[in-house]
Parts: sequence; structure tokens; C-alpha cells
Amino acid sequence: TKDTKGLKDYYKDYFSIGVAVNPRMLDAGAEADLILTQFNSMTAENAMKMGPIHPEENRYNWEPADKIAEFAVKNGLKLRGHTLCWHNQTPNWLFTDAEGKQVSKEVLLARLKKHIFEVVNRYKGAIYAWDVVNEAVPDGNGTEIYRKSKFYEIIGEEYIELAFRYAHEADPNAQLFYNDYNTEDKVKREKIYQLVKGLLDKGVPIHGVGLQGHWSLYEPTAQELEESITKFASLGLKVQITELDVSVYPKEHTSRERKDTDKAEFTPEMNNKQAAHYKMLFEIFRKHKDKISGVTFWNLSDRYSWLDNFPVRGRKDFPLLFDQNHQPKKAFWEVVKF
Ligand SMILES: Oc1ccccc1CN[C@@H]1C=C[C@@H](O)[C@H](O)[C@H]1O
Repeated sequence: TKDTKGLKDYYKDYFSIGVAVNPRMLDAGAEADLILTQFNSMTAENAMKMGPIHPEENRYNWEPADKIAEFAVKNGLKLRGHTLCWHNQTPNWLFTDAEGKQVSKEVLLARLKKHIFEVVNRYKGAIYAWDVVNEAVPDGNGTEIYRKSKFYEIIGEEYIELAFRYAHEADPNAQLFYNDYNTEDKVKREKIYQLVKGLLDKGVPIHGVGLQGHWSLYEPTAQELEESITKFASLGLKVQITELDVSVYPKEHTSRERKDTDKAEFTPEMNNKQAAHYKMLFEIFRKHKDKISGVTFWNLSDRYSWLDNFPVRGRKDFPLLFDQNHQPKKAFWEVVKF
């Protein structure tokens, strides 16, 4: 597989090509081979989230994250850290004191700082970029800029600035990203813009915006995507696509019930639509290679995607460039043919 040209080779003059991994994929075998042939960057899908890596106040679970970091260093892959501060997959202890009461602002800030310092210091040198804060902006058309997470309720909006300042203090060389999804939605995009512009205006160390890129056959349009890339880049920030997948189901199927139309079958029509959509996405990425420093896929192949259980549990999805046998799909050839 060493002489097979992979995505990373086709895109060596554009941006790094990454993949979200779990430690089990890194043992010798087809998945490790595919990773090494196709990608030059990785992100831990779950192992470096607050709950998985720091399950109790005085206990860290380093082994899974260490395995990913060691694989990256040993094989010369870049590594993105995901994620230092996020309202999901947080450990139960984080917001409660010994009596089971909600902690004060001061206690939570001290815990957040300790978490960030411990995790960032351990992977300093292996991780070049961190998703410092993930998904701090709410969906919907309301005027609220800040998601009403426990971080927001207990600390206030300054938790975001402080998380970035802590991460920068822990590793002044790491590139620090704000990461979010639905960044092509006009209302949400503007809120994220105001948030990161506010941070920059205050001299907060933030270096980039991650567009997660959890899209579908039907979204975004080329125009919406270009507007997002150029808007955030206009602030002098790097842009990365951090969690790319293209679901075969339309957004309106996001209700948690399965629709009878969801046959969980990858039809030839889906194959063609997905190939055309990935072709468009990568045409836009290449056009803006001066603004985009990395594109990371969320999961490796259609063998497993987080979308197989979200937003509908048990509804198989087919969102990636490699099929369930790790073979390149039609979309792969559209992405590398330019
Ligand atoms: O697309 C969404 C819609 C609603 C909530 C969250 C998301 C995306 N949220 C992402 C998805 C999977 C997780 O593994 C990532 O850590 C998270 O950043």
C-alpha cells in the first residue's frame, strides 16, 4: 500500500487530509493500512473528550488517547485535539461538589483550567491544533449568541475566552480553534462570526474556526459554503473542515423516528448524488486553499459512522469516501480527479 496514491498525495499542495479515529482502528490491519495510505492527519473521535479522558476529578484515562498520539508521532501524522470544552460527553463530577450541589463559578473555572493544563501538556508536541471550545452557539433563529450550557450558566460567557487563554498558556505553539456545526446557516454563522470577532478584538489567542461539515446530499450549496469560508477567513483566521461527512438522508429526516422511506440502502441514485456533492465541496475547498489548512473526515469508511445512530438510532448511513469493505466509492474518484 506504500506506492498507492492516497488523498494526502493528491492534496499535498492544498491542505492536510485527516480522519477521526478510535484506538482499535490502529492495530495492524486493513483500517490502519487505509489510514496510512490515505491520510496525513488524525483526530481522536472520542478519546480526548472531557468525559472519556477525565472520568473522575482525580483520575484520567490516558491510555486510549496515548495510543492515538503514539500512532500519529510514530507515523508522522498531524494530530488535532478534540475537544477541551464542550457541553456534551462531559463527566458527571465536573459540575457538582462533594455534597452533590452545583459548583460555584470559581470552582468550575479552576477545574476547567486544571483539565486544560493536564491534557494540553500531555500531548504538547504531538498535537498541533486544538478544538478549544466546541458548539458554544445555539441553533435556531433566536437572538441568543450563547448556548445555555452548564459552562454558560455557571461561569457566564467568559468561559469561552478563558478556555482559549488557558489553552494558550499551556501550549503557546498550538493553533487554537473554535469548532461548530451548521456553520452555513445564516443566523448561526453570523453569531459565530460575532463571537470570534469579539474574542479577536479582546486579544484572545484564537487562530482558527472549524466548520464541522456534517452535511448531506442536499446541503450546503456551493454559495453557502463559500460564504462561510470567506467570512471567517476575512478575520484573518485559519479555516478547517473538521468533521466532514455527507449523509444520504435529507435534514428533515432528523426526527428521531425512522421514516419508512429510510431503507438504509445505498442506492445508485445516492451514489451518484453523493459523488456530485463531494465533487462540488472539494472544488470549493481547492478554490480556497489559501484559507483552508485542513479537511478532516469524521470516521474512516461506511463500515462505521456516528450517523448510524444519530439523529436516528440504528439507521445505517453511507456518508464517507470508502465503502464497508474499505474500497473507494465513486465520490472518492470525483474528489481526486482534478
Ligand atoms: O451535527 C450535529 C448535530 C447536532 C448536535 C451535534 C452535532 C455534531 N457534533 C459532533 C458530532 C459527533 C461528535 O463525535 C463530535 O465530537 C461533535 O463535534
